[in-house]
Amino acid sequence: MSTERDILITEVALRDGSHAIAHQYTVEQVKKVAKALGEANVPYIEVAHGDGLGGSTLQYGLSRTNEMELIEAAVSVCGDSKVAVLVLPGIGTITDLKQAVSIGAKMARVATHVTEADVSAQHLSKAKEMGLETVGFLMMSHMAPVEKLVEQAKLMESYGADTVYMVDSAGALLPHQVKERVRALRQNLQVNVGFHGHNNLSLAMANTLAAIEEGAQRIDGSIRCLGAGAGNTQTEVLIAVLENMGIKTGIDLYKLMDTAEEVIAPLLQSPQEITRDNLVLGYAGVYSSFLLHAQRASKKYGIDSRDILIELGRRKVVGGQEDMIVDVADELARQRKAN
Ligand SMILES: CC[C@H](O)CC(=O)C(=O)O
Ligand SMILES: [Mn+2]
Repeated sequence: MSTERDILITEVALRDGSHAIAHQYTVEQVKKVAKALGEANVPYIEVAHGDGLGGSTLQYGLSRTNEMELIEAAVSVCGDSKVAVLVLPGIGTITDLKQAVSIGAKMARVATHVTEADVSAQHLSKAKEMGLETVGFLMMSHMAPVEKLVEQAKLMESYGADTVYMVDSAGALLPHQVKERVRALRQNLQVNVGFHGHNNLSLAMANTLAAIEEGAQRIDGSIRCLGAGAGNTQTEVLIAVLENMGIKTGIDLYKLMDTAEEVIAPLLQSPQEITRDNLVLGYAGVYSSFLLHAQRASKKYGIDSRDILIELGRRKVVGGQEDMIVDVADELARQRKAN
């Protein structure tokens, strides 16, 4: 099959999907998935704790297996595919990044809240110095007006990002909003533009196509929707849609479909679908990775998880404020008692 690629796909199930399985990946699972993705000719495979390098903490959730072992395992079997790592300044350090590079990571994706690109300067410039491909990853993009997004993307470009991603972390954006944002990024940046969506409002595919129509060259997907919340744009479905549109990804569709069915589906405790809580993530504009934390707090405090998520959305809580989830549940429980 043709290895020409009009769009470069990054498969994120081994990083974003880690949120959905409470960071319980084993070396054997990662090897199986990465080998199959390599055989399907997926160009980039992201591997790390769900919250990026160094994310294994009480705040974000402890990993079952050290992520460096998972990265090494993926590199050892993924053939020509490149392993990418995500790193959030303030959680993952340059030392973590160096270690990931020493075991074979080839791309660094440096993620910040959409208004905080300035904290990515060191990580991006160091990654560039280390010879990595670099991505600036602007999370929770629905929370900033277009002009702010462009300003922050330009900062990441100036720090050395080869690509800047517009990230719909909450799965809250509508197709016309994605179009507006990607168009503005394409008009104002010299570097590539990428899009990472979540499917909480069933719009990940429509949003991805809107991004591509406006010129996004890099797209994230999660196979069988194995990502936080309702997952991301479903990779194997996206490849089929793009083939029908005449857009080449260089990925073997049959092999990817088989991987989804035979390797990924057995990993899931329940299918990745739009449950009521996932829907509320998109509806209220809440970080998809908050889902399991809110569900745990719901059990502990006896508060409907939807009420917790709606309140988090109202307070505009962002990544790194996971401790607020328990605070909100506790407050709602006290209010209920008092009434
Ligand atoms: C905590 C990092 C986050 O999961 C990154 C990401 O995939 C997103 O913001 O959607
Ligand atoms: Mn994500």
